[in-house]
Amino acid sequence: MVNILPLFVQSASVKKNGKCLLGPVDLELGEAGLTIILGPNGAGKSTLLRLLHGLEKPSEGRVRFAAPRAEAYAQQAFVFQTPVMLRRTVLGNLTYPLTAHGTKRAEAQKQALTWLKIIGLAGHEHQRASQLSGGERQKLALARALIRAPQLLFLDEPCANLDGASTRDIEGLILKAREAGTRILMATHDLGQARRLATDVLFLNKGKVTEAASADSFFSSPQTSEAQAFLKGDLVI
Ligand SMILES: Nc1ncnc2c1ncn2[C@@H]1O[C@H](COP(=O)(O)OP(=O)(O)OP(=O)(O)O)[C@@H](O)[C@H]1O
Repeated sequence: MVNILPLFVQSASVKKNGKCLLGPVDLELGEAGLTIILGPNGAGKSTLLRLLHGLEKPSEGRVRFAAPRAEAYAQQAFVFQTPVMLRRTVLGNLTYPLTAHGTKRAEAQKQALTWLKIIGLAGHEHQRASQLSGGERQKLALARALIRAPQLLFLDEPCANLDGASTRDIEGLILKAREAGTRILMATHDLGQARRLATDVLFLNKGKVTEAASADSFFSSPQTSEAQAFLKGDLVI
């Protein structure tokens, strides 16, 4: 399997209707770690994740992986704040990414059943995924993203609207994936969660990466007045 990382972002921006939503951004993402993207509402966190995953085209600049495009996108996954369920059973949602990439049905089902146990949904395999609760859907969406062991995983506020127990379960899955070597980029509003999970932080404000630092140095000594205000819970202007 080819390495798709590092990922290089060179002077990339996203513009819509003449308005710059993001950038220009310069970034290099190495092979290991869990980068948390922080910033106030509208700072461009989701736009950055979408740009890196190819859901937005750069208006200027470029996003380049260490592998050809098709290979790079086959080795990554994205989990949205509101999980998108396929109109299938719970089991069908989990087997789909495997069978779509050539895994035999019996093997796909075996792996899917293992994941259902991990996420506490054993026994729900024949239920429609649309009937699951919000927390159960999010766990299923994360398992569906992880089942092919992606090299790179994007998470856009995966615990928004979830209770403490579901958040803890999701964080557990994220940490396991990180330990297994998946490179993770995650946007969150939850500072406690950021402190629990991050190896490093990107702080965005008004579409710009204002700080990029290790988690320790970001949380102990943020360099910009905007990041200092954000961490204190003050309004960032
Ligand atoms: N399709 C679009 N067309 C025009 N403007 C957009 C579009 N999508 C996002 N925006 C704008 O781009 C800016 C960045 O949005 P984005 O969703 O990336 O921010 P965010 O940091 O993820 O915000 P939040 O914390 O509220 O989720 C915002 O001002 C938003 O209104």
